[in-house]
Amino acid sequence: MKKDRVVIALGGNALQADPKDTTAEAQLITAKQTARPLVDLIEDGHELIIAHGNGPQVGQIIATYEAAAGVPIMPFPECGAMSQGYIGYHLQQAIREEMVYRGIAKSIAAVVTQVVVDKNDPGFENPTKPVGSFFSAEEAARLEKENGYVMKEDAGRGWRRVVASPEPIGVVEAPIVKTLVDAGHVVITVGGGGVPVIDKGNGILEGVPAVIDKDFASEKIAEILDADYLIILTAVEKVAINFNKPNQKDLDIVTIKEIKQYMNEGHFAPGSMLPKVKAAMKFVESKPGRKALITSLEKAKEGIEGRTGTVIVNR
Ligand SMILES: Nc1ncnc2c1ncn2[C@@H]1O[C@H](COP(=O)(O)OP(=O)(O)O)[C@@H](O)[C@H]1O
Ligand SMILES: NC(=O)OP(=O)(O)O
Repeated sequence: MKKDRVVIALGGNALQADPKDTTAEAQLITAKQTARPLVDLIEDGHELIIAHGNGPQVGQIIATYEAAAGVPIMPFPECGAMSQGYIGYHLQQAIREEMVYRGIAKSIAAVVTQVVVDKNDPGFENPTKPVGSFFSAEEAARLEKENGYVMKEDAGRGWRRVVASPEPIGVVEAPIVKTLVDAGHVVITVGGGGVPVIDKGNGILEGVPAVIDKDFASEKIAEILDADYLIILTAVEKVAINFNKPNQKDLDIVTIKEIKQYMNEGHFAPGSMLPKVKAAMKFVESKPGRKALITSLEKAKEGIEGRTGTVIVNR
């Protein structure tokens, strides 16, 4: 069996399986369940690079600082770095534990990763990335008025704060990640899409207030590392057209041409499914032979075995 280099992107919402239970304990349980299909891949000899989202978590960190009296506000990039540490720690612990159970002698580490963005990216002018909890329309209106937030409805699940989400251009720590992967270690990187930084022109980096989409950052690191397979794990088993409507149709295997048409018809919600579809398409189109799969955390094993999920093929 061919041993693939696989980049797995875990959804920030999917890691908080129950939106009403945003505790660390609940997330660690989900991380431990998620670890099993990931370690199956490691056991089968594949090289694994794990990326993850941070939408709910970074929103939670920011909200905590905003609510705390007498504590200075923590800037956005620092909150992003905190979310990388928090989620990376859970994944390190969960995956290591599963490897210990199975007698796999591999090391795993989360690399605090900075991702370069363009300071003139139009994303800074038009916030699209949902972060934090879900609110009712009335609560959203109050938060817009009192906190100056921009709030948007998120894929039929409620209202969320949205922030700037520029496109990733480069991954600063990519050479270190490559060295670790080449040496046989399991690496967690571009957490929360990476901490967004701009290059001030002389190689000096500066954090900027934004949240990069982890699907785009995962695609970027997958290309840099010359991965074979991009797997995006989220809360739904399959990508659908007419999502949440009586005529919803789940997609199994779709060609680039078909999915482009569905995308142009507006079937994929911006800020949720659209970036996943775009990232999968970009990766598959970037080099012949590359594969992409979108499925749920729970169905990861079946999806990887080709028994479920939405597979995007370059035909
Ligand atoms: N066309 C679609 N097909 C399937 N799910 C969709 C579609 N459009 C929007 N969604 C929503 O997108 C969600 C995944 O996006 P999101 O929650 O942002 O992902 P993540 O798990 O990366 O945090 C799904 O759980 C679903 O509610
Ligand atoms: N940063 C990011 O894309 O997070 P989610 O996966 O939570 O949307």
